[in-house]
Amino acid sequence: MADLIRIGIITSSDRASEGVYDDRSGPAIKEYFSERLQNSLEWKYKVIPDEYEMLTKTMIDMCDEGCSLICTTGGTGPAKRDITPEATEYVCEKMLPGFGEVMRKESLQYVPTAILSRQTAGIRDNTLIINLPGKPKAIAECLDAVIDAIPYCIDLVGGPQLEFSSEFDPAFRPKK
Ligand SMILES: Nc1ncnc2c1ncn2[C@@H]1O[C@H](COP(=O)(O)OP(=O)(O)OP(=O)(O)O)[C@@H](O)[C@H]1O
Ligand SMILES: Nc1nc2c(c(=O)[nH]1)N[C@H]1C(S)=C(S)[C@@H](COP(=O)(O)O)O[C@H]1N2
Repeated sequence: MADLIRIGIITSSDRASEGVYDDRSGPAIKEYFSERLQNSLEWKYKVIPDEYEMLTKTMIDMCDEGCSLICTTGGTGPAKRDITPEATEYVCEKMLPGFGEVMRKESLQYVPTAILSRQTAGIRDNTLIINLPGKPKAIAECLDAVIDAIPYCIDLVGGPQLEFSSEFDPAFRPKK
């Protein structure tokens, strides 16, 4: 039977957290993985303002609660309050800069402003943390660029096996 996977979603947005607009990016992350994974999924979801302490605490709590993957959305740009990459670097023991590089490169197909995102990824204990930009449409654009590396990365840090439905099975795992 497929492993249970816990996935954390953190929306970092002053306006979404104040209710100025509804968060559509967090639900887009949930939809993306729900469509593709056959595992039973358990979700942790928080919408918080762009506050460094809240971000680091929320990431650490979700790791401690057993999330194998945490996706953040928002706060990756150059604006004064954008601090998600810094918070990610603070909580991670190892950074995986290739995730940000590839997501930015692929995102240039969609928007000429892709390089404004400082999005990155890293590992804390056996959790993979990935930053995504704030715009709802950026979620699938960015995840499509790195999805093939996610299951093997989680394997390598001792996490559970992600099982993809046959429709979406390009997810790469080297032969043992
Ligand atoms: N989580 C979200 N849900 C829905 N729409 C969003 C979200 N994040 C961003 N957007 C949309 O994208 C636009 C540009 O995003 P921007 O990066 O400026 O927002 P943000 O940094 O999340 O917001 P804030 O400045 O309040 O923290 C927003 O004005 C909004 O229309
Ligand atoms: N795939 C994708 N990447 C994207 C975008 C997008 O619409 N699609 N928006 C860009 C823009 S306009 C900005 S300012 C940065 C940072 O966004 P954030 O601060 O909301 O994280 O992400 C960039 N990366």
